[in-house]
Amino acid sequence: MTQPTLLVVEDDLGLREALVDTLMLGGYQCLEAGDGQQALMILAKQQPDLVISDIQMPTMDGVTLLKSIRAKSMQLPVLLMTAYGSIDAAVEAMRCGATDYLTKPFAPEVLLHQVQRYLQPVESKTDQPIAEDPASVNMLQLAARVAQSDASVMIGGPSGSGKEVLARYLHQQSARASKPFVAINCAAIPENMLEATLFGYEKGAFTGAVSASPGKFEQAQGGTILLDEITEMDLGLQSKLLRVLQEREVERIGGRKTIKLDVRVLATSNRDLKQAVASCEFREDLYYRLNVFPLHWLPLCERPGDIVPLAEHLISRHQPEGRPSPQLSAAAKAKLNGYSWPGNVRELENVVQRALILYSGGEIEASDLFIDEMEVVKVAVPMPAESLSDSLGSELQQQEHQIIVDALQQHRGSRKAVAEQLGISPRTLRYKMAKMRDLGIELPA
Ligand SMILES: Nc1ncnc2c1ncn2[C@@H]1O[C@H](COP(=O)(O)OP(=O)(O)OP(=O)(O)O)[C@@H](O)[C@H]1O
Repeated sequence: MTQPTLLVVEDDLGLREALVDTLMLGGYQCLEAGDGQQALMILAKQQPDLVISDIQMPTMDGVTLLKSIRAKSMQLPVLLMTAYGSIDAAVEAMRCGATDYLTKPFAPEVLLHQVQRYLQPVESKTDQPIAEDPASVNMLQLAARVAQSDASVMIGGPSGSGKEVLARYLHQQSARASKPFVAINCAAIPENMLEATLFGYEKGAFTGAVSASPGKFEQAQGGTILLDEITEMDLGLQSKLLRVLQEREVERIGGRKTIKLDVRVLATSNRDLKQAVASCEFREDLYYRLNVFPLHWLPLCERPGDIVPLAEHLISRHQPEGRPSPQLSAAAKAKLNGYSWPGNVRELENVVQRALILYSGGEIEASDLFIDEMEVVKVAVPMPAESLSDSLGSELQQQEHQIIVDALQQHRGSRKAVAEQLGISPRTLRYKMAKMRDLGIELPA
């Protein structure tokens, strides 16, 4: 099977090389361009599976490139990289038809995670969720049976526990496996663009809608849509979503035609949904419609039988092709089993990736597993060593992380009080906290 190919468009050579190295280690092939014009020349001859482009570049910027791509193809996924704090640029990018965006600076794991949403690397295409603990085995057996039906499934579990992996598994095990699987992260899309992204829009429906665009529901026709972090959707949009699910048809914004839908709906949330319903943040009727079949991952520490098998699986996934996968020494296994994994499987994956860089000889030793050290740096809020962006941006981000951690400690974890103190919406706070967890930063409960 050939590896998926990405076109990386970035004028900063150092950053471009770092992006390409990360993506190649992640199992992708890369083409490279220094600006939009070079990218269009490459696109005239070759057909990558995804484009990832900076916005600010000389000669031709990322938004102009995006518009040229969209004029020819609605299907090619385009991820744009926006400067830290530049919400306007992110909104503009989504309006012009970007599939998603990444805010700089970001850590390599965040880049790979984002790309994987739209393009599975070859080695994980046939990935089955690893489940060896009795609790996980039972849950996966149930999932395999639920996959055969068309029921909506609500997947719960803490951040990084494997909800998206389970959603892909449900799709792969279903009769829809050969049709599209479209994932959308409701927390990552700016609030005012989520409706247009989900339902699509006609040309001229709002300022900036330069051409018509199908929504994610239409793109998932015949297949499955995953509404990730569904509880982050505002109440107004929740009622529109409910109507689409009930009537099984969608109308693009500014359009008059209804489009019949044949799409299976999966949703995830790492919040307690019943509590979200009780506090009127989530519509009860939508809850029942989506929760036809609930499936739930336990936190990793409550399914200890999964820890070592997952570590072994992640070792072989991340070991560069052609090199034999190292074994875990007995002491290394004991160290993995003795840790509480607040960041769940994603944290384990970070530890494994670091160990693969550090180990020498045929085995991964306990000393190659940077678990305790990570715990120590978590308190001081680290600047990610792998940060791909300039140091000023990283410094600002680090300060923001520290302010959030301090405020959470001061308010004993009350999200509401922290959001009020910092003058941001609870939704924005949750999004920032999720990003911090992705970077391995432990947050006060
Ligand atoms: N059971 C599993 N088998 C194999 N890989 C797994 C499993 N669970 C998680 N992973 C890996 O761990 C990482 C995190 O998983 P995933 O993105 O599915 O978590 P999530 O619960 O959706 O996270 P979030 O709440 O932050 O969106 C991914 O790289 C995924 O491939």
